[in-house]
Amino acid sequence: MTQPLLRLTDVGKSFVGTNALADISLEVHAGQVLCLLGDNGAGKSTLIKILSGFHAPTCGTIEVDGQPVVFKSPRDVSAYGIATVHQFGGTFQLMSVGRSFFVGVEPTKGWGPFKRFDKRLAGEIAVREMQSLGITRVTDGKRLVGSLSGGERQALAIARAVYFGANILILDEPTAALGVKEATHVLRIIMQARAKGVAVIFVTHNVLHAMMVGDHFAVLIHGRKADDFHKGERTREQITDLMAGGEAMADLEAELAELEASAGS
Ligand SMILES: Nc1ncnc2c1ncn2[C@@H]1O[C@H](COP(=O)(O)OP(=O)(O)OP(=O)(O)O)[C@@H](O)[C@H]1O
Repeated sequence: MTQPLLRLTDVGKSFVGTNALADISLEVHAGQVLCLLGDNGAGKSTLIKILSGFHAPTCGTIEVDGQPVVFKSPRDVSAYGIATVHQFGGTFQLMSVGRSFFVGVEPTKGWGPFKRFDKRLAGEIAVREMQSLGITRVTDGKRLVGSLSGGERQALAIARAVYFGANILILDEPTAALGVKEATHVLRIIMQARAKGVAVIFVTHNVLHAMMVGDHFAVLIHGRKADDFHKGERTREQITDLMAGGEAMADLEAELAELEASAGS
């Protein structure tokens, strides 16, 4: 097997009074999707914050491309080719697609005092990059971001991250707020990013979405890795049961069956 782009070894994070994460070891390879599954409070956000440079881990090591790294800030993280896209895409509703794509790194034309933002070029690049991820309905870079669908907004944010050099892409619940069609769109984009050789960490609590695109899966429970497996090694029911705490689901099913029986009698 090739060297992973990102490797975590025994990473942990404690806050005063809480052990948010403990003993997390994970590997993410180029051109693969690692799904990080977990229920509320499992530690997903804490792990994302560590990988985005917002939190320093309390223990453990992180390696990028085989080299141990210590992230000092979110800017530091992007220098290592890691980008995080949050649920609502981190885009700006009132900006055009082109402007939003290049915010902070605008392409300019002219020279010296005559230098100005090249709107046309920005729009063209943004549209082209979104199209390369399969978003063909956005053809005008002047369109306002606020007029895009949720899935298209995610596509814009993902296209932007990949264009600016991310080869490790962390997607924080990208399908959570979307309808079925939009979520399918985003899942397709994840596959496109994967095909471009990007290592994707897909953070979700949606088992079905994870199973549709994942190569490798890790389930977090109470800050620990409860299971770690490859595509095809678990059924959807097994994963859902694990995430919910198997016994709790069995108890609930028995309770519902009892309720149904008493309602019928
Ligand atoms: N800054 C903090 N200070 C203290 N405790 C924290 C802090 N951040 C997170 N925690 C605790 O760490 C645990 C894991 O939280 P985290 O937000 O990482 O979970 P999560 O899996 O992202 O949940 P959700 O899906 O609900 O966002 C929780 O018990 C939470 O209360």
